[in-house]
Amino acid sequence: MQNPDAKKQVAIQNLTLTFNKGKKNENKALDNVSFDIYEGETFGLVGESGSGKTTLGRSVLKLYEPESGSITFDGQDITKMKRKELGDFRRQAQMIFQDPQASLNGRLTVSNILGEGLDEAGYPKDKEKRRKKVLELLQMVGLNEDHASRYPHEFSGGQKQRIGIARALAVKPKFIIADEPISALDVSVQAQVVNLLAQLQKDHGLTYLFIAHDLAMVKYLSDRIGVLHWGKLVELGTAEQVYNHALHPYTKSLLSAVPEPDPVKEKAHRVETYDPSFEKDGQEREMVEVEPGHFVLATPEEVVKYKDAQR
Ligand SMILES: Nc1ncnc2c1ncn2[C@@H]1O[C@H](COP(=O)(O)OP(=O)(O)OP(=O)(O)O)[C@@H](O)[C@H]1O
Repeated sequence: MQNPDAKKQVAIQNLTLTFNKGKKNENKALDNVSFDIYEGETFGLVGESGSGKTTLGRSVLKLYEPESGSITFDGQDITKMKRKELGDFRRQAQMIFQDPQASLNGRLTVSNILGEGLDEAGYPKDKEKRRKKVLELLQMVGLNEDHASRYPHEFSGGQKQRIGIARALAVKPKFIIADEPISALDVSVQAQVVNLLAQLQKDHGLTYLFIAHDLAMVKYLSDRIGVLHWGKLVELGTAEQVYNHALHPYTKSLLSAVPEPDPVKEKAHRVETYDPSFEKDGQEREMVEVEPGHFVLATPEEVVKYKDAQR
């Protein structure tokens, strides 16, 4: 759980990013998004497909340049980092992907995949030391020495994801962005990977930005949750506040959406249940703290309504 004295590790302020700016297919993927992530916490970021979650994750890793706004990591503005600082930052911040098959180099053995991470971390070349370190990494993710000489295609989906996690850990990061790390896995395996991530966080004091399209997926791991809708952060609070006392109509629609394996049907269901009129009245909305730590994107009138509803 989040330590009340924890310091801010990532601070995102007024982040805006538009793809294809000035062109016909201009797309504001992130619109004035602000939130902080504290050291040692898990921040769950949820929203439907296309809401901007991956764009935000990639921006935090400086894989995209924001149009405006700032992102700091341990107090340093990542947009202003020079080559050396950027190298250090890239080691401290790692990503785990949705599709472990695609993110692992299929031509390398597990040992060599982890070796790449050790190279990035500047780990000594000594063969015996490396063998031991690879074994340690495998054990950290519930695998063993027998797995070291095998290739990614020889593993199940859950095991591949464990290798992806070990690859990220090889670099000794402080902060991990997990972009839908369990969405592609069988339901029976999802809980195992979530438990592994929780254990690793406990053992190594990691900070997570955990991205998912479904609130249920982030519920168990997250200290706080942010909800993205069409590039805007519409609600932010503790997992308890967002899950049990959702205020914004979009969050409520996410909570009521019936899990549906077919993404087209899933989308149709959500469009039906969510009334987007709040965005069509042309009124300005801003993030307002309705109760301590619980923010919602709202007009002053809506804030009064939300406060009344809580009484
Ligand atoms: N490189 C890109 N060029 C142009 N548009 C992009 C690019 N990447 C994403 N987009 C658009 O930006 C919006 C946000 O996409 P993003 O991938 O961040 O959403 P997401 O919430 O992660 O969705 P998903 O769950 O499907 O990954 C979408 O409308 C998407 O089509």
